[in-house]
Amino acid sequence: MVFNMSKSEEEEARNALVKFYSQLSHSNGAVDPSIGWNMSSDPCIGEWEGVFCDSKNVSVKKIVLDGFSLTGLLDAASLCTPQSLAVLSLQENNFMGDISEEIGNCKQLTHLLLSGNKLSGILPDSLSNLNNLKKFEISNNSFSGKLPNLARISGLVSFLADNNHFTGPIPYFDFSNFQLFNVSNNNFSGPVPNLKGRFGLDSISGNAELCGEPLSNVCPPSPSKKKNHSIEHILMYGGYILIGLLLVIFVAYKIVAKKKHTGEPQDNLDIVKPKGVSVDTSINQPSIVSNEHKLGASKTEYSMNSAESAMMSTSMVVLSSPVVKGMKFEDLLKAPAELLGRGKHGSLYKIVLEDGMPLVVKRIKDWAISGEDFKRRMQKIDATKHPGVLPALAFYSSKQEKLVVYRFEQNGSLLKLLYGSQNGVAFDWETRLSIATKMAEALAFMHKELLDDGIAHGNIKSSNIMFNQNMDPCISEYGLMVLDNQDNSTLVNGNNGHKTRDHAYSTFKVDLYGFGVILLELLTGKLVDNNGLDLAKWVHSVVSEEWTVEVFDKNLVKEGASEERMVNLLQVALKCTNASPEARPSMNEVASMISTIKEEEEGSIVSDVW
Ligand SMILES: Nc1ncnc2c1ncn2[C@@H]1O[C@H](COP(=O)(O)OP(=O)(O)OP(=O)(O)O)[C@@H](O)[C@H]1O
Repeated sequence: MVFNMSKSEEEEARNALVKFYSQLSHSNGAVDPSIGWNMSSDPCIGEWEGVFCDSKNVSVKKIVLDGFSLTGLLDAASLCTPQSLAVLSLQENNFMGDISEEIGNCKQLTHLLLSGNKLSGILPDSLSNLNNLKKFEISNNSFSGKLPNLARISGLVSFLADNNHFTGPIPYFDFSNFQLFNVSNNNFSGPVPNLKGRFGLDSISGNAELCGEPLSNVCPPSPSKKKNHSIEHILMYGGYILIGLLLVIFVAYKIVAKKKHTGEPQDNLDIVKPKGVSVDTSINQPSIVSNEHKLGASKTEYSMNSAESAMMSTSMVVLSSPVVKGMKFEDLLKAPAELLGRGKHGSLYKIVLEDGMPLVVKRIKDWAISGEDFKRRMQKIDATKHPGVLPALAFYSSKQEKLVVYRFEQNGSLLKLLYGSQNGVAFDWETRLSIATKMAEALAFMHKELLDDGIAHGNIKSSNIMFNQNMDPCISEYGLMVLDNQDNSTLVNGNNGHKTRDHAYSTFKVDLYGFGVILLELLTGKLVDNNGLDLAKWVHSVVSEEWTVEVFDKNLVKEGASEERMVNLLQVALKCTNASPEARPSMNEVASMISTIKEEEEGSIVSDVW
C-alpha cells in the first residue's frame, strides 16, 4: 500500500537504494559513479540514472538498469524499501545469488524483469503474493526447484522462464489472457497445462518429463486416485463402525436411564437425544451469555452445559481451510469473546483460541433460512474461492441464530482507512484505484459463479472490505445478508413486492449500488451515512450542476492524480448508484471498465520508460 511518503520514509528509501547500488560492481571494477546513485542527491530530482519517479517527483516508480554490466547480489530487501516500486528491470547484467523472500514487499510491482543474469536458487513463495504483477521474466538464469503458485496472480500476462533448471509441475495459469509464455529448456515434469491454443510446442519444449497432449508422451495414470479410493473406503467403513458403536451406547444409555428414573416424563430424555439443532428446545441453542448490555462492559462470553456441548460439536461445520484444521465448536465457546460491532442483522465478536489464534464470529439472529439451505449456501460460497474474498472457516446453524467464523484481519477495514485519511494519513490515487480494481474483479467473479444460486453479497460497504496481512483488500461476510423487503425498498427503488427470482436479482443490483458507494468514498474521501444514500445523492446533484471536479478528495487533487481518470471512475460510480436498479451495469461490466482505467493509469507510468 502506498501512503504518501513522509520525509523519513523518503530518506529510508534513498538509503536503501544507495545501499543496493553500493554492493554492486561494474564489470570493469567498482560501481560507476557517473550513474549518480548517492546520498548527496535525490533519486527523483537528482537524476539518478535508471530511476523514474511519479509525476510529483516524490516516490520511485521504476528502476531500469538493463545492460549496465552490473555484478553482485540482488538485494531485494533494499530494492523493495521504496514500496511504490512498480517496474524493476535489471535484464542482461551479471546479478548472482537468489531472489529473497523480501521481494514480497514490492507490493506495487507490475513488471519484474530479470532475464539474462546469473541468478540461481529456488524462487520464494512470496512472489505469489505480488498481486499486481503483470510481467515476470527470468529467462536465461540458473534458477532451480519448483515454481511457487504463480497461477494465483490473476493479472499475470507474461511469464518467461526458459533456459533455467526448474523442476516440478507448470502452474495452472489461465492462458486466455496471456501475451507471452515460455518455459522451454528446464526440467519441468507432469501434465502439460491447457495452453488454450495460444502458445505452440516451442513454449514447452526441452522438458523431457512433461507429458500429455500435445506431446507424444502419455501421462501415467495418477496414483492419487487409487489412494483416494482407499481413503474413501477407510472413511466409509470407519463411519459404519462409529455409527454402530454410537447406537449401542445410545440403547444402553436409554435402558440404564429408564431403570434409574422409572416414572419420569419421557420429554426430559428427548432433550439429550442426539438430534442436534433440529430439536426446538432452548437447551439446543448455543447460549451466548453476554454482558455487553451492562454499563461499560465490552466483553462477552459463550457458555453451555455438557449436553449442549455434545450437540454443538456435531452441528458445527469446519470448512476446508487448513487454518482451523481440527477446531471444535467447544474451542470457540471456551474462548473469551469481545464485541466488535453490532449491525442491524447481527453482531461480530473477536475471539482468541487457546493457541493464540484470533478469529471473528459473526452471529446472525432470526434469519429465516432452514439449516439445510444455510449449509448449502455456505458450502457453495466456500467452493467459490477468490483471493479477494475472505473465506469462512466454519459455521454453525440453529433455529434462532447462525454463526460464521472468519480469520481476524488485524489491518482493519477500508472504512478505517478512509477515517484515517480524514485524520491526515492520506492514501494515494494509485492505491485507491488498485483497491477498486481488485474489489471489482473479486465481486464480478463471485457474481458470475453464484448467479444461478442467487447468492450475492447483500451488504457491500467499506466496513466489509478488510485488509489482509499483505494489505491486500478482501471482501468479508459474502452472502450473509439476504435483504428483507424493507432493505430492498430502501436501496432498490421501485422494486417493492417482487417475487423470489426478482428478489435474488435485486440483491445483485444492491451489491452494485453498494460497490458504487465505495467508489464514491474512494473518490471523494467522504463517508456515507448508514444507509449509503446521502453521499450518492450529493454526488449526483453536484455532477448534474456540472461542478464535477468539486466532488474529488482534495488530497487526490493535491497529489496531481489524473483528473481524466478520476472522472472516468466517477462515471462508473454514478452508473452503479443509478436510482433504477435495471439501469445499473453488471459487476462484470464494472470490473472491465475499471480495469481499462487502471491500464490507462499504468500505461501513463510505463510510457515514461519505454
Ligand atoms: N474478519 C475481520 N477481522 C477484523 N475485523 C473485522 C472483520 N470483519 C469485520 N470486522 C470489523 O469489525 C467491526 C464490526 O463488524 P460488523 O460486521 O458487525 O460491522 P458492520 O459491517 O458495520 O455491520 P453489518 O455487517 O452487520 O452491517 C467493523 O469495524 C468491521 O470492519
